[in-house]
Amino acid sequence: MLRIEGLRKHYAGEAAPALDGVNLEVREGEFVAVLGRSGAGKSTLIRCINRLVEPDEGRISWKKAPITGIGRAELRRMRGRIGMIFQHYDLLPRLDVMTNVIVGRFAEMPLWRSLLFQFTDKHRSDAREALVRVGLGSMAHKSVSALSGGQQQRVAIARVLMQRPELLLGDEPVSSLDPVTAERVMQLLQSLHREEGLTLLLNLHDVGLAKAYATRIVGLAGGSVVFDGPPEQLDDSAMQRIYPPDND
Ligand SMILES: Nc1ncnc2c1ncn2[C@@H]1O[C@H](COP(=O)(O)OP(=O)(O)OP(=O)(O)O)[C@@H](O)[C@H]1O
Repeated sequence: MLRIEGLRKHYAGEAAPALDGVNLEVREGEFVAVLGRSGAGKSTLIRCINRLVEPDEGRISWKKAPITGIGRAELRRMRGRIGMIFQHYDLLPRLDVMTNVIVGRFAEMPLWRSLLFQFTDKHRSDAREALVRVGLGSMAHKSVSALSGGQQQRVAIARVLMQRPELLLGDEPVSSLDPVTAERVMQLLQSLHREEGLTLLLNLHDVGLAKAYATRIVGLAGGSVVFDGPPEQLDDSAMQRIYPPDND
């Protein structure tokens, strides 16, 4: 279980807090979509979970192991268990697909191996398996810069699979993709959820995708949870709370 208690984040110089006391529990095997208007706090929430953003207050734990209040070495170990995918893939464009995927294992490798790109046969065979899993088995030796956006996001997913994460966080993972490609990537994430029991927490802009793929929707507005339930309960009144109109 991912447990978030009393999470607060107030960026310096901002009038209002980005997160204003968020409490959330995500059970293993759930597929949660986080919805909300721009500025609602979705990215801040996702990024606090692996402490890419440092919360001001509150506690976060995964499977009872604390994520907040731990030192660097322990945080590094926790980050190994929690994968993350981003809107802009965050790949190394001048390197080939295979190398980009093996990078997902860097946290477990001795530093000299990663610095020299000295990979073992096991790294290569695991990377090939991850590429087959995401439907890019024939692309291992292509340069990443020669791939489409959807293919690049699938490379990023193969890279995170190399990490063998227990929990996968996504910060708008399909926002840069056209609707058809976005569906394909969501289908891939759904198959990882269904077939491999991966727990997913993604922030999404597209309500249709969230309803079609997630098993649970969390709505944020003004840094607070204003909806939490299955997609079927996302009715007009819930939508109004998640997407309040501008006051001006
Ligand atoms: N690094 C930062 N420094 C200062 N303020 C920030 C920073 N990051 C986010 N904020 C502010 O915190 C609030 C929440 O931002 P956040 O990015 O978490 O929202 P979001 O729901 O993910 O928005 P979007 O959908 O536009 O990405 C916003 O008011 C934003 O301006």
